[in-house]
Amino acid sequence: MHVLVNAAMSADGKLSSRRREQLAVSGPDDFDRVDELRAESDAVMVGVGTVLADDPSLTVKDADRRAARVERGDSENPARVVADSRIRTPPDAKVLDGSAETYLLVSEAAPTDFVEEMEDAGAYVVAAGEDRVDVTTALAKLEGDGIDRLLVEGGGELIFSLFEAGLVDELSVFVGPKVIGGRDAPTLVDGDGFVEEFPELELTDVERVDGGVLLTWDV
Ligand SMILES: NC(=O)C1=CN([C@@H]2O[C@H](COP(=O)(O)OP(=O)(O)OC[C@H]3O[C@@H](n4cnc5c(N)ncnc54)[C@H](O)[C@@H]3O)[C@@H](O)[C@H]2O)C=CC1
Ligand SMILES: Nc1nc(O)c(N)c(N[C@@H]2O[C@H](COP(=O)(O)O)[C@@H](O)[C@H]2O)n1
Repeated sequence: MHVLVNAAMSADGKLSSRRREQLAVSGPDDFDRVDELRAESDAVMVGVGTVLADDPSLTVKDADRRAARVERGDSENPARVVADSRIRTPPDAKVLDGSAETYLLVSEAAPTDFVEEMEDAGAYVVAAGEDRVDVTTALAKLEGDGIDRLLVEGGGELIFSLFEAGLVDELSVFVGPKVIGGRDAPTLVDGDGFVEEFPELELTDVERVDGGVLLTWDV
């Protein structure tokens, strides 16, 4: 499986403000680039923190791109994947609206009645890990279902776990022309952070986009 992490951060490295509300860091060209990335992916993944903050749909917005997917034998939209250890995804979340397959990655600690509720809402529930989603096992299960190209959009907690598990192959970051600030605002990579064995990146591309810069790295 190829795992690409893509996100947009302010010039000072924040994904959003301390209010953790959805905030457009990208401009139209970057959002269009992300739409193309989604169209090229088998699945798009976020953490439940992002579902609760943004209520994203994670679908391909451009009709021609959806049509091109169908023409090559894929579903209109990539599958959606939410890491949600104890199931905090609301049943009326857009990721459960039926416009794409949705995987909910949960832990063994997820309450059984919530699991049933999510399955009734049409989600495939995949359990991996005791208290928290074990991303290595969960992604291996997704790969077994034919998901070879995974796009991860955030947020910072999930991105840290994927780096910690050594699962990230590529990182693309749009650095937007904004300063957000705030010690409690989410950054690109949060979690506990690294104190040694920092993941090493190799810069593969730099491009000016929307008054900011798009950086692409191999891990
Ligand atoms: N600017 C951008 O490109 C993006 C911004 N965001 C912003 O990021 C913020 C949300 O980010 P976070 O709070 O970091 O939440 P997150 O989206 O990373 O979700 C973290 C949650 O996922 C669950 N989880 C289950 N298994 C996990 C595992 N193994 N590792 C990590 N988490 C696991 C936990 O409940 C955890 O609290 C929001 O403010 C949202 O607007 C989110 C995505 C992209
Ligand atoms: N690339 C990018 N730039 C930003 O400025 C953003 N705020 C995000 N957020 C991500 O996009 C999701 C919204 O998706 P839908 O439009 O609802 O399909 C959001 O949840 C973040 O993952 N991304």
